[in-house]
Amino acid sequence: ASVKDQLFDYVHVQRGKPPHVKKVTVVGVGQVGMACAYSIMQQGICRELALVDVVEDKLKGELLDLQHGQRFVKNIDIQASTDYAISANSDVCIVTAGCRQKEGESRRNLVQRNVNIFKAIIPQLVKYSPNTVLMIVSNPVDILTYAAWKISGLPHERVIGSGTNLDTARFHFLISEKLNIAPNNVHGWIIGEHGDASVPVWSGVNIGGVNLKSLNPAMGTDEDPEKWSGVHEKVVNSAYEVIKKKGYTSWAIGLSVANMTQTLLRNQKNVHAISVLAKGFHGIENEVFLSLPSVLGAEGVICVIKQTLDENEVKKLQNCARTMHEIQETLEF
Ligand SMILES: NC(=O)c1ccc[n+]([C@@H]2O[C@H](COP(=O)([O-])OP(=O)(O)OC[C@H]3O[C@@H](n4cnc5c(N)ncnc54)[C@H](O)[C@@H]3O)[C@@H](O)[C@H]2O)c1
Ligand SMILES: O=C1N[C@](c2ccsc2)(c2cccc(Nc3ccc(F)cc3)n2)CC(O)=C1Sc1ccccc1Cl
Repeated sequence: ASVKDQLFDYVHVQRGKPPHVKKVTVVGVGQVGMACAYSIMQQGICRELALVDVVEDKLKGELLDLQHGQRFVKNIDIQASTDYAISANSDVCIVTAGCRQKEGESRRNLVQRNVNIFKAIIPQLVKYSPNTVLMIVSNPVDILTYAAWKISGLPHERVIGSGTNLDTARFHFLISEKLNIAPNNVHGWIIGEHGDASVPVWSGVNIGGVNLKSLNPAMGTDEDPEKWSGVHEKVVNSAYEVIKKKGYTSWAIGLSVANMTQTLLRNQKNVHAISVLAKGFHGIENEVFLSLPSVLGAEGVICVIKQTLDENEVKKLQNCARTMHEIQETLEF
């Protein structure tokens, strides 16, 4: 079989190229939503930007503050409303709305509260933009991406979650610091569940095509004298460190969402670590969303990269799938 056939599992073959004005909607103008909006505006990624939230004053304030900066960026038309009509004909709808975990609240309870919020948001987005790609950022992102897929009725290739895109970006940054090279020259993927239970694929980490595990076969194991597994531990710990020091995270997730949005709007076919329907990959049998390296285009997921994982990585990934399924089984949609 050709390299192309060995490399890709096609999810959806694109037909033609969608030509029209590029429009993005951001739902939730909190710390994350506004970091996404600002990054998208700064990078001239779309011609129209719509903001939606339930808190009118915040929405109006953020709109004015962005509009006042318009003369410094590429031409963009920004609108905001609590009425979803403002989001009509969006190519991408980014959902950062949600409620934060209350003191002592169980993750399951938080999930159900956010699923209830999604029951109000998702149908409105699809009503006004039936051809949109939904990008879910709200946490727990993998479960809420599944919820968005179920509630929206959209084909699964058009419902993605930011997944381990931020985890992978932090992973690249930390390795780049260790090796004193620029982060975008570090290649390697964190897959599976976003957050504490993510799965670093050490066998794939390479710089300039040199596979680091071939230089240090113990990499990622407890026997590794250089303790490379500490890099993944730091990916998780740095999230808690940021929260402890500033109370929320915004800039990195905003930049990572803008980067994915650009790939979608420009049909760039870049590979991103995003939360996709993982059923059928690596022995996963349930309908769960987990992050796998995926090729993105204007109509969502084009294909998933068929990584070769070692048995430990497959076991961790299947554990993520089991956790997702167990939580999903308890939810009311
Ligand atoms: N996936 C990731 O890597 C990642 C990283 C950081 C944060 N997050 C998640 O992003 C989410 C947002 O984080 P934040 O710090 O911006 O929170 P935030 O509380 O600052 O903002 C949430 C916003 O959602 C709005 N909202 C609530 N209910 C709504 C509804 N029904 N319709 C529309 N808007 C509604 C609120 O008014 C608020 O403006 C959280 O779930 C957080 O865990 C995910
Ligand atoms: O950088 C973050 N900040 C958050 C955050 C932002 C505002 S309040 C908390 C964070 C930080 C630390 C833990 C944590 N856990 C969590 C788990 C399930 C949820 F539904 C919500 C939050 N979330 C949200 C989040 O997903 C991230 S990335 C992240 C988190 C944990 C481990 C590794 C990574 Cl790469």
